[in-house]
Amino acid sequence: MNLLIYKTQEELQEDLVDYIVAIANKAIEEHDMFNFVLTGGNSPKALYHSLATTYKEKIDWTKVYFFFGDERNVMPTHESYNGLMAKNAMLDLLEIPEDQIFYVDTTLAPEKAAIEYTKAINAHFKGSDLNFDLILLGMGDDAHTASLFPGTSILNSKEVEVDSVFVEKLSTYRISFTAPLINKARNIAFLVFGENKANAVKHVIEDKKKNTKLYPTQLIQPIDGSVTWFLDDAAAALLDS
Ligand SMILES: O=C1O[C@H](COP(=O)(O)O)[C@@H](O)[C@H](O)[C@H]1O
Repeated sequence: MNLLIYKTQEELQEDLVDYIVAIANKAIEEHDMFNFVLTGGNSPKALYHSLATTYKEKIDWTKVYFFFGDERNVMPTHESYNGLMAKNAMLDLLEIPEDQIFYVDTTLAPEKAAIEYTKAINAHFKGSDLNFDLILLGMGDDAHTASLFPGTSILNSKEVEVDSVFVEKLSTYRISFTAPLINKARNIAFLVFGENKANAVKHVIEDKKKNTKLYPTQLIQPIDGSVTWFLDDAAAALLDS
């Protein structure tokens, strides 16, 4: 595990963009495409905007395929739809063609949306190993990542797939990569900042005895790939060293 801690969100973001650019270019050099899984929520907005503006020329975007690690069960036009956030912050600015973006179809029932998304991923990787080049993840202050929320049924999944899950505390369904699917990635990067995340960061990174029901992000342990945490000082404040 690589742990990178920055004084400010701006410094964190600059380094994370450089990291993404390096992985993208290596993937394109090695297998002529970059399969990039995006995180949702609020944290990545500025990062996505920066990739699409200041860093626009650093990647051959015609070779990038975009996926979503989780999605909210709202219509694609809803402000909470993770796909819409990424579209507005990055994908439209880069003029990425629709056939390079794998949105979750939330016009379907959540179970069906998850099945169709799994099928779309399998079809994209057909004939090759299902390894995303980079999965970008956030983490909530309750230690959820993607839509792997504390105490939910999806935490027990052993399947390499996308699943739907009812999140009782939000009274809503989510559609999410399972932990086994995330753990197949070549690279995983966590983008986490702000003091409200400090307690979750401490438990996820330092607990010797894991409690994945309470801290689902502890499930993220790549089989073969790398995991890198990009934290700011506030999120890292409770770490021992
Ligand atoms: O609900 C969600 O929250 C997490 C964390 O979001 P953040 O804005 O606090 O970083 C996010 O990773 C996930 O994709 C999203 O659906």
